[in-house]
Order: sequence, then structure tokens, then C-alpha cells
Amino acid sequence: MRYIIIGAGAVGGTIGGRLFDSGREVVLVARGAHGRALRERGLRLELPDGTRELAVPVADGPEELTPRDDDVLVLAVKTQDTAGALEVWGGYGDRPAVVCAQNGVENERLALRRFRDVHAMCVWLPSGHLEPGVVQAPCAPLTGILHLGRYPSGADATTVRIAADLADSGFGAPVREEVMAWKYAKLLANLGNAVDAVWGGTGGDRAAELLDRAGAEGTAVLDAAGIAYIGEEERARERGDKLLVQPMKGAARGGGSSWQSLVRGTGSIETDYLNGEIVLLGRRVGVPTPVNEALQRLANVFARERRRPGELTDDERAALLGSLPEA
Ligand SMILES: CC(C)(CO)C(=O)C(=O)O
Repeated sequence: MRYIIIGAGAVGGTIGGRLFDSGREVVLVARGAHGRALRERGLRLELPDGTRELAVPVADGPEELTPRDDDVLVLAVKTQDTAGALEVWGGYGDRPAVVCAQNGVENERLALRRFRDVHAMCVWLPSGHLEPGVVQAPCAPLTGILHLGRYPSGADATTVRIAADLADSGFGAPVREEVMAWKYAKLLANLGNAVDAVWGGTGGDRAAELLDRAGAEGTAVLDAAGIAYIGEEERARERGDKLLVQPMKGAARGGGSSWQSLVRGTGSIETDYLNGEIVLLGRRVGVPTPVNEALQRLANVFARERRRPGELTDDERAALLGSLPEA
């Protein structure tokens, strides 16, 4: 199989780099400073057991590639960029398999409009990309856990082959027939990304309250909407001691993916598809979601104004805390 990684940032770069390092054929799709660094110096993949300098082929877009029957398009751009990526790649070849290696639950729906063979990946892969050409993944003994299934459910020979390649490359890669139940569970965990981003990781008890409340709104909404998700106990058991963050020399202080979007100053953030997904579903089923709404609003202001994590004004902090229910 040839893995074409669309969006070679933290998650895409780690998956692509690991697959390449284990002998698989990989093309990284990246533009701008990151794309230039990858072309000039290769991918620098920093792992707990050492750094790999990987000369992975790089492409700007589909015009540089000749479609093949064994192509797998791995979508690893942030959800707000998926529609744009599909505009570019939507006409690529007859029927490549598409894997959505992204947070949120919207990407698979978008991909299925363009491609018939869509697979969903629930990505547990703490990783960082703050510098062009460099990606860090600090976990061991596994680099990440990537649950994989066909969208909307089931699994086929392609799912199993991709999972086997991933398992051989340092990831846990369970095949899940009900993969979206794993992705909805991950969505609940990702409601904390906005807290991490706007509070800057120094929130203490009040940030913990926001986290708890955002999660409680999330489960209330999914329950009311009748959407299945894997419970916290099973999720934790799955990760267990397989995904331990290791001390890494020279590693930048990390935050989640939304935190990193603010640090990179990209001007956009994924929150509309994380907290915003819960807000949308809550409006559909009549469940109020004030904390997720407040987080969504503020995260978008931070991204638009290119603020750093934690640069909250006193008024904004008060408004955010005001969204919490009375104790
Ligand atoms: C929780 C984590 C780090 C794991 O992949 C993540 O999903 C994110 O930062 O968005």
C-alpha cells in the first residue's frame, strides 16, 4: 500500500514517519515552511528511544502523483480544513481508500461524499509539531493507539491490512467494527482541548471544573441524542500502561492540538468541531450546553486574534466561569 498523508503535522507526521521507518511506502503532503523543511532536510521524528531523520517523499498536491490502486489517503488535517483538502483531493484516482485520522466526528461524513471506501480512525496519539520539519511523539511502549474501522461501521480486508501495517510500525491498532463509538468517546475527551488552549494549562481547580462540566454536558447530549460511545472505564483500560508519556530530551512543553494551533498562530482552531459538535447536537435535542458554548466562543476569539494560550482577560475569565452552574 502507498500511504499518502494529507497534513503531515503532529499526528500525520508521526503516522507517516513511523510507517516509512518500518519500510512502508509513504508520501507526505505538506506546504509552506513545513513542506520546504521536509523537502530540504527530511522529517525529523523525535521519539523516546531516539530521533529518526527520515527522507520521506513529499508532495504539494495530487498533481505530483500518479494514482495507484493501492493508494490510501490518510486525512490528517484539522477538521476545519477537511472540506478544503477534499476539494483538492476529491478527484484523485478511482477509488483510493480514505482514512480519517482526525479528531471530531464530521470528517468521515465529508469524505464519504467524495469517496466510497472511507475508514474512521480514533487517534490517541499525544504528539507535537511546533517547528517546521520536526515532529515529536513522546509515548512508549506504544507511540499511540489508533482504533480503526470502516465508516460508518464494520471492517473489511483493507481495514485489516492498514491496521496490520500500523501495528508493525509501533502503534496499537485495534480493528473496531463500531469505530464511531470510539470516536464519540474521544470527542468527549477532546472537549478539554479548548480549556487547555484558553487557560494555558495553569488553570488549577477552576479549569478542572470547566473540564468536568464540559464533559457532563457532552455525555448528557450524546445520551439524549441516543449516540453510542465507549465508557470512560473501557477507554482508560485500553490505554492503560501502553501509552505512557516519557521524558524526552529537548522536548518543547506540550499541550493538546488546540493549544498547539494557538502557539503556532495559525489563525484557526478545531473547537467548532469539538465543543461545537456538542453545542450543535445539544441544540438539536434540546439539551443546554452553556460551558461548551462559552469555550467555543472564546477559543475562536483566541484563534482569530492570534493570542497565545492563557492570554485571558479578567472579564473573559469571569464570563467563562459564569457559564458554570451555581454550586
Ligand atoms: C488527547 C490527544 C493529545 C491525543 O491524541 C488529542 O487528541 C489532541 O491533542 O487533540
